[in-house]
Amino acid sequence: MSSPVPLHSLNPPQREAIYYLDGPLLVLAGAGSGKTRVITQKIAYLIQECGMNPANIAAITFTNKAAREMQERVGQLLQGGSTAGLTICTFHSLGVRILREEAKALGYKPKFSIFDSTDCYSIFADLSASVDKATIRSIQWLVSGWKNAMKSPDQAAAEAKSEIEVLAAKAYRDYAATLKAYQAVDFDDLILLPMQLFQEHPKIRDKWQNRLRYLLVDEYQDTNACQYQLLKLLTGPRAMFTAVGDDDQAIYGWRGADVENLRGLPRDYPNLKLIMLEQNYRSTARILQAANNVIGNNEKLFEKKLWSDLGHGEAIRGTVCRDNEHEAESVVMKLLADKFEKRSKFSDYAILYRSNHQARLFETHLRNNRVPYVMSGGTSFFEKSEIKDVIAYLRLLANQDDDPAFIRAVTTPKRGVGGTTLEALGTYAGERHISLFAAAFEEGFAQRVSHRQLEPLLQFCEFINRVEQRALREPAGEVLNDMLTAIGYEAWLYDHEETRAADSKWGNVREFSQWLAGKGEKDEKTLIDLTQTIALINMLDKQNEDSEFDAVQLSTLHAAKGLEYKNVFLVGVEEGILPHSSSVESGTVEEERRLMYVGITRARQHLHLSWCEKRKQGKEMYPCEPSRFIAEMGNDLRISGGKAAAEPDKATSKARFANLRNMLGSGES
Ligand SMILES: Nc1ncnc2c1ncn2[C@@H]1O[C@H](COP(=O)(O)OP(=O)(O)OP(=O)(O)O)[C@@H](O)[C@H]1O
Ligand SMILES: [Mg+2]
Repeated sequence: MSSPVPLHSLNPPQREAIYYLDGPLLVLAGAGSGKTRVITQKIAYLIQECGMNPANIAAITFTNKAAREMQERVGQLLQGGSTAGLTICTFHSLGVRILREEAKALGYKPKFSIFDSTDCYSIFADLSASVDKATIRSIQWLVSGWKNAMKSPDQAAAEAKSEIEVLAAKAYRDYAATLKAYQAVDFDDLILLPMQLFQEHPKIRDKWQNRLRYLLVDEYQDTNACQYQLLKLLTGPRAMFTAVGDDDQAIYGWRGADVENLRGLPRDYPNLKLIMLEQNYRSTARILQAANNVIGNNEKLFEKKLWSDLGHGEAIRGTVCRDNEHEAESVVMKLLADKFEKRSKFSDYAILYRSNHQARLFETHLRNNRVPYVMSGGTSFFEKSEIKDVIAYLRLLANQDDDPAFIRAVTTPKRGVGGTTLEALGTYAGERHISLFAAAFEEGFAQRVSHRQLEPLLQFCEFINRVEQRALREPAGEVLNDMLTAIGYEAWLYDHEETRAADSKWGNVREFSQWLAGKGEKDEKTLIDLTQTIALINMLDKQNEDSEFDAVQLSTLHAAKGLEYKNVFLVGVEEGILPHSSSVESGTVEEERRLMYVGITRARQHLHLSWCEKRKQGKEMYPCEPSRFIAEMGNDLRISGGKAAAEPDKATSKARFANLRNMLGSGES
């Protein structure tokens, strides 16, 4: 064994995982046991001690944020040593890289567009004109599921049984053709296409296998079937990889992730080495015990132990709130009092919730109390209409075949190109199987419209061509600002919106362009290069990237995966929310329990839960019950507040809440 990397303390199984290079390795361990640390240190070990070229190593993380953090950590470990060429990114970013380089083999341009789910929804809506919105969403969902399960339109059609499946299978084929015509891919394609590429082009596969000679995968439990195939094809017969994961934290089943991939590994790789880690370095014993108690109610895939020697720690607190307004107020007050008392930083606190819509009240109270916060996993900055307007221009600069971007850009702001002209253009382009942009320049189209109609259209296209030429060479920020001035976007906003709304929208556009300018400078990227990067930010960690100032973190439980905070407020711990009502109906409460486990194990020192007696939804107030998971945490919970403390709800099932009542009796009310 070679000498340890000069790294911080590591326990023996962690070390073993880092030094093991004889074949495929799976590290299976509970939350906070240092799985991610193993990956980071193994990268440093491979570069520093084994002399591997960083360009031959790829680490795959679950979010862009995690990738950035890992990149920084590796940089620190190598103390200035070079990491040039090292790949640390998400599966989707890796997919973009592969596709960009190999686009030709798939019949794509390297500057293909990446459509988000709203763009894709519009395609499905066009394809299924007489169908209601809910059905269109179901179709979109089914098609995405087929893609993740690697089913072709033909297979989907052959297997479709219900009416909606038949409808979706039909839409799937046209949808795929439409995307191709736009030179666009959706998020699922970012995995599916590279996978197919490697299956169909052994030479290209060999090239990538030789390039990425060692692979490390974090959060392995949440890979889907297609990602698993891609991984298999990338690592090839040498199977040099380290995957780390925790079956108890599998929380993306609803999106097609499959814990079976954990079970599949030993089957597909008979020489797979398995290492378990048992010491948790994150949380106090109390927090860990509560987490273990909860997850103990799930059926086990693998038997795991997890302990902590960080001391017993502070009591876990629970607050029963009158309603959701009171909950937000009480959490923010408690947070401020605690911060004041302990002189901690805002960034020591996280408020975690099951669903995005829960965030709004907390935002309001944080804002009213001038508490800085950042939000992740929420409605994205990048999904705001004004940002999507600007992004449409960027997409069009990068890929002139992107018809949806063309239509949005040419009509926002309006520039004299009317609906009739666009319709004629669409018809002509459809007949000729070319993009709208290309059609505009064709003689055949010119003959179908008047000069008055053609002129503004050509001016627009030539404008895009001119900006594109600049965008290929000049700094991103300058080109973007000049373009915004040229299209008169600010004035258009103020013409179309009330002043306050326009102020806010223009503020967002400026923030976006400054961020892009900074990113262009830092990464030495042109506006065109940045366009695909922006599409990816849309995915999971939708928050503004450069928000590393001292702020409270607001996050969904899903987006908090892998992260840790000194103090965690887990809010809305109610039946119907966590577990979510849909999962209770569909019998997938185990996944919700894992989500609860993820939530509890984000806390290092202090965990605070809250739930409401009533909750306002729309104009109505509804009664609420505490989540079953609270009772499952065990007796070590100090609960305060609420009428429920004195007289538990009669409707509450006796067995389920017997435990809870005990606690309420002993709690301080
Ligand atoms: N051997 C060790 N000694 C001291 N601290 C450690 C050790 N291993 C890990 N840690 C610390 O414990 C915390 C949890 O580690 P890490 O995030 O790698 O765990 P994880 O298993 O990836 O957790 P999760 O399942 O939540 O992703 C981190 O703060 C990490 O720096
Ligand atoms: Mg981790």
